[in-house]
Amino acid sequence: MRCGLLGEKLGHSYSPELHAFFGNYDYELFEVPPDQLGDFIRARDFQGLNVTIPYKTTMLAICDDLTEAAAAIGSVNTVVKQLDGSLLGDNTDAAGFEGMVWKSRMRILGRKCLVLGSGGASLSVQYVLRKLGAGEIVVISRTGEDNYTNLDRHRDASILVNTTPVGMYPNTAASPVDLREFPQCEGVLDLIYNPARTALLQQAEALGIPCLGGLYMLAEQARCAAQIFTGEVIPAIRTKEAYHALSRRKENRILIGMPGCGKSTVGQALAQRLDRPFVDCDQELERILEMPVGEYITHYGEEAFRAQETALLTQLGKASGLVIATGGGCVTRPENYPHLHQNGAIIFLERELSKLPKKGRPLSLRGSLQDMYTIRLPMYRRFADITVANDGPAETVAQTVEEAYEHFSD
Ligand SMILES: Nc1ncnc2c1ncn2[C@@H]1O[C@H](COP(=O)(O)OP(=O)(O)O)[C@@H](O)[C@H]1O
Ligand SMILES: O=C(O)C1=C[C@@H](OP(=O)(O)O)[C@@H](O)[C@H](O)C1
Ligand SMILES: [Mg+2]
Repeated sequence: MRCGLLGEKLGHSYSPELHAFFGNYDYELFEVPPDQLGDFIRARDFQGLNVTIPYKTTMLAICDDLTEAAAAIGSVNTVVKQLDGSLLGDNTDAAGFEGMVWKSRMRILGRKCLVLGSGGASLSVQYVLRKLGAGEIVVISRTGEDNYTNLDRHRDASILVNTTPVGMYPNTAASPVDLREFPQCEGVLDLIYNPARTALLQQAEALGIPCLGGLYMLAEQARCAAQIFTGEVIPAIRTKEAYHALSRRKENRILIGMPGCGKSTVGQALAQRLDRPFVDCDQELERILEMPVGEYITHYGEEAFRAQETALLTQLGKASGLVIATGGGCVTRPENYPHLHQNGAIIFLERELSKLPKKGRPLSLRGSLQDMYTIRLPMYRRFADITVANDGPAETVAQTVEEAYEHFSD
């Protein structure tokens, strides 16, 4: 059986991995420009399709038949070729979003909900919010009556749902709104799944507002589509399993800690254990700067080095599935945190100060390590999700890191 994802640009898609988890069929990426969509559909060289930007409403008109849900929502994200070759358009985004709401445990009943964006995904979200009894649903779009210049009309919103691509990889610094404008906000749902924690979600976290990213919705809509493709029941627990497996696979493991505490050594062992790429920030910087980092700091000063380090972390933090050993001082710049946190679990590696080598580390040689530790400890703790002692063989410590991560990841 030949299935796949139809869209205009698909580079970032996690769908092939998800469908491999749910079913035993080929799942390809069909990147089709608008002027070739007609030919692609006429050729009918597929059994099942998922549909993404910008074709969710286009397919509504193209399909020969529509399910009740697809017709009511006005958006098609799943298509099956029927026995006579005709196309049946369905919608599993709504089921996906509903699953995401249950997972988030947010209460929709009677709440004023702000939906950012007015595309195909927004239609599915609105449908579900109506179904769950939202008090009021306001759609914010760039050109509509309610737009980003008059958001102050909706300061009383309780739930915010982002259906726009603002904040999506690779432009991860962007956020569609400033949550401080919504003092009554009690929940933020972002349909974006790459990065796992968008700038919007990170602001929600910082303000103590419950929030959830789009990976769970992606997994649930994929399970529902896989049921339609295969005609078999796939239990809902499989969504949870796929979500956990994929978020663990994608999440970077990022080591922080005092200079010489073993980040590079344990990081390498961890990467080997997880069979994933390892990136050592200091080594990357040495490649970029064309000299040892110690030499760079001695020549150009710590500030210049920190700027180079932040520039690297801005890029590196966007990646997925890596083990990253940072330089010991990256925590001294608070702006490095969102870069590391967006896609990563941050592990603070602790090692007895007397065991830390100082050679080639000008900042360690400058004063006492105890003084540095006193200043930095609160910074390491602020960044850290997990703390692990580096007090055994590197392979054993790497195992302990991964065990701690198992408890930490949800
Ligand atoms: N668990 C460990 N067992 C033995 N030696 C270690 C261990 N962790 C680190 N080391 C040693 O400590 C030194 C500093 O480690 P390194 O990984 O370079 O630290 P960092 O990257 O944090 O600066 C290296 O010589 C390394 O071999
Ligand atoms: O702690 C620090 O300020 C530094 C630590 C070093 O990395 P390691 O932690 O790998 O030694 C390196 O980035 C640079 O010398 C600055
Ligand atoms: Mg190192």
